[in-house]
Amino acid sequence: MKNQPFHKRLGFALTGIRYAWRGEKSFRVQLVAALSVVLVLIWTQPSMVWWALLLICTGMVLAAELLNTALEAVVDHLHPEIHPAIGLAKDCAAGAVLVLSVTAACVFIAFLADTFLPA
Ligand SMILES: Nc1ncnc2c1ncn2[C@@H]1O[C@H](COP(=O)(O)OP(=O)(O)OP(=O)(O)O)[C@@H](O)[C@H]1O
Repeated sequence: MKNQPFHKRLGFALTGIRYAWRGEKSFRVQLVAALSVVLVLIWTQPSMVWWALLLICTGMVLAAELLNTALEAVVDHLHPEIHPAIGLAKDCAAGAVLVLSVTAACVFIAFLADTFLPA
C-alpha cells in the first residue's frame, strides 16, 4: 500500500476527512467555523499577515481534530475495553485540540480588535 500514485493518496486523505465529517460533530462545527473565518476575511479584506495568521490557525485546529479522530479510531479498534491509559490518551488528544482552538479564538479576537476598533 506504500507509494501509491498521487490521485490515490489524495483519495485516501479525502476519505479520512469525509469520515471525520460524518462521525465527529466537533469536526463539523470546526469546519463551519473555518469557512466563516474565510468569509469574514473575504468581507474585510485585511492585510496578508492577517490572512496568513487566521488561515494557519483554522488549518491547525482542523488538522488537530483529524489527528484526534485518527487516534480515537486506532485505540477503540485495538483496545475497545475501558482502560485509564486509553482515557488519558484521548484526553491528551482532546486537550491538544482545545489548546489550538483557544489560540485560534484569541487570534480572531485580536484580528477583530485590529480591524474594527479605532486606532
Ligand atoms: N476506552 C476508554 N477507556 C477509558 N476512558 C475512555 C475510553 N473511551 C473514552 N474514554 C473517556 O471518555 C472521553 C470521551 O471519549 P470519546 O471516545 O467518546 O470521545 P469524543 O466524545 O468523541 O471526543 P472528541 O469530541 O474529542 O472526539 C475520553 O476523553 C476519555 O476520557
